[in-house]
Amino acid sequence: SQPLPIALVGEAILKEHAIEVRDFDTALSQLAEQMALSMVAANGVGIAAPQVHSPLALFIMASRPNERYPDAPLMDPVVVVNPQILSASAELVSGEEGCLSVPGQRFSIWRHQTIVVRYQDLAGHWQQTELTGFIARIFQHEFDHLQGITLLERSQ
Ligand SMILES: O=C(CSC(=O)[C@H](Cc1ccccc1)CC(F)(F)F)c1ccccc1
Ligand SMILES: [Zn+2]
Repeated sequence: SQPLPIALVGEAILKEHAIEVRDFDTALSQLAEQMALSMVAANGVGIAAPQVHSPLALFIMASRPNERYPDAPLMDPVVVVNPQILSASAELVSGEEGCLSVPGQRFSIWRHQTIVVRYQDLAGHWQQTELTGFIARIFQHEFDHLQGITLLERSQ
């Protein structure tokens, strides 16, 4: 199957608040699969449903070592549904981010170093975990997308 077209900043879908997922059905799994394929095709480390024109509260994160974050962990893609950030460290850290919806640009963004998060997996089972460093950064970036926030509203 082909990668999905990626919404570019300025498209209305990227400004909307995502809708809570209620049906953990095969359509949801197929969307997640298509998102992962699109993320890999675009060489990204994350992607949120609104970026592929779906209004659902769903994203994928897939940290890997890269030139900006050489010590980032290599992890299998994680599908995150109906995410919540339960707590966030007072400590902030500035780092470089890109966005598939703002191609070719890099922004220096402040993020919480550590966050405690809760989300459902594709089976609807609740997960709760603490994230830190680059993975926490990706989670916060994708979580922003589900609130209709892009890097342009965050860059310092
Ligand atoms: O692969 C990218 C391209 S941008 C990217 O992967 C976004 C995710 C992201 C990159 C860097 C920090 C946080 C999130 C994907 C988006 F826009 F769909 F969310 C990359 C950029 C900077 C550092 C490491 C990797
Ligand atoms: Zn983005």
